[in-house]
Amino acid sequence: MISFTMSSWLEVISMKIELTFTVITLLAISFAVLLHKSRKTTSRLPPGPCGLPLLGYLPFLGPNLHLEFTKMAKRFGPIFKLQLGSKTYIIVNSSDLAKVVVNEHDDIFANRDPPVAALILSYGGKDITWSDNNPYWRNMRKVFVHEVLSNKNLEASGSFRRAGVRKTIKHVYERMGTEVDFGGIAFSTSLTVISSMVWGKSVDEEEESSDNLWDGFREVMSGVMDIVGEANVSDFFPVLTRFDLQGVQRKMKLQFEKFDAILQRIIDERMSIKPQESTEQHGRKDFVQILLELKQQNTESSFSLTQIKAFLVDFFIAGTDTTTVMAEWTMTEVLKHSDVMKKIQEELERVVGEHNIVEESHLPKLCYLDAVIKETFRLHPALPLLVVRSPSKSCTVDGYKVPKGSNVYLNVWAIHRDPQYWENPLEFDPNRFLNLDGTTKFNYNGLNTNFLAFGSGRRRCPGLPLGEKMLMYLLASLLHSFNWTLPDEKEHELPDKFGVVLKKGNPLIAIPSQRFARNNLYM
Ligand code: HEM
Repeated sequence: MISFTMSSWLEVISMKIELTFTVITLLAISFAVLLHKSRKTTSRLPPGPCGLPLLGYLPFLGPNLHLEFTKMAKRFGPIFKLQLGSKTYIIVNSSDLAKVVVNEHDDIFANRDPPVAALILSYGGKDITWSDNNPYWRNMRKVFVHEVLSNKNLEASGSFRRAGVRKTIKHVYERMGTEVDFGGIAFSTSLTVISSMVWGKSVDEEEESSDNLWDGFREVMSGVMDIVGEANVSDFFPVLTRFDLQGVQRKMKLQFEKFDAILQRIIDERMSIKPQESTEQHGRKDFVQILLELKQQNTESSFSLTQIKAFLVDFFIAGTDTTTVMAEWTMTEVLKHSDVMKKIQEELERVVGEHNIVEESHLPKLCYLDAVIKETFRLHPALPLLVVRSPSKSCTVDGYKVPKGSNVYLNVWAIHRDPQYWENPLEFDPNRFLNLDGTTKFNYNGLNTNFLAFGSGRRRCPGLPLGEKMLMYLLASLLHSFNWTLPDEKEHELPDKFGVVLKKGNPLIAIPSQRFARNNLYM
């Protein structure tokens, strides 16, 4: 009995030892696997091309970054790394990985790394576009979305958009049969609409009525966009910023001073009017007034004067050029495909009729036009790499380390042309955005990362409701009122020019002609 007990004990002890050994072995293996995995995920940077010491890949990069990056994605895969000067760039080229960045790790990838020129223009990054993901930025965005561009305000400012678009129709009517610069028309309309929404008067009214402060407002606007789009060596080697080797900062400061003087003038004028008078005059509060009221409140969300100006810079810069290029690209595709123009005009006749003018209330029924605009966004996204993001801490994407403070681009150009998500991706086919019942597929909210026209996540474009409305209203009105032809077959070529926004390489010149006999539709 004793011997049985002894042997049982020995057995138990040896089993225990075996078990402990097995557990230790298993733990050691799991630890080794984890260590290997964690090493693999936290220290391995994405693949990418080699470059020169100090300069990295900078000397080999051409000007059309969206095309260069798309070509490199074919070689290095859906995520790759570039060393440009002293900065590390990570380029994300697939919808699946974009989802990881803007859904899974949206909070981490929500900082910015502003170019030097943009910092000058935004009062040192005090605007929405270039602020980091912090309480200051969250407050600005909240005010933008819930106060300035609230549904109520958007509806109430419809009369300004109507006045701006009608003015354009009259302007084009007077130029029928001649060659017109379509982008120029779209830019003037957006600027008129935005300026009247911002402070109750359009730029044209100001130009007609006041001193030379307004002269050149348009030039300042397009000047600053060109400067922000210029490659600046200081952006790749921040230590060189103070030498301003290419004079980019000097040029920007000159334009900025003019811009600032105009904004200060707008604010001074508004402060001299009693708020009630202004509301009575326009039937609603304009944006400057809303911001000034916030300035006077002593709350968490009250605004400083600089903040108001930075806010207005965003409104003008982010709102006009994007709408202009998209109107121009859409019209270019429509002119290239005569069957598409015919279908849009048939829809307009059905929804609007021959004896009416287009109103914003018609827009939700113009599904085919909506599909045409979406297809244009797919092939010619206004911001083909969105706006650069910078992770607030190191993070893992697809098993690779994306270092804290690096510059991350989402290559929307490549995603929108990826055959994995889009059948015959290079073909212009608006029908891909139509359901069988004629309604449109996809929206602009960026939840489906196959289509990122306005970005996605917490940095998504906050001007989306206004941009979408302005673009569709302008195009519907111009296509309802006029037939358009090209003076030159060369216009069918579609080269693009990379910059802050993706412009047409050559401006679209087109000839309008009258569609309806009743002249009062053009007044
Ligand atoms: C067709 C018109 C427009 C297009 C295509 C467009 C597109 C975009 C895109 C792609 C972004 C970057 C999103 C990202 O980084 O994920 C953006 C940001 C922004 N847009 Fe727009 N936009 C348009 C109109 C407007 C308008 C009308 C306004 C203002 C009135 C506006 C204000 C802004 C601002 C302030 C940001 C920066 C947001 C942030 O960083 O938090 N946009 N836009």
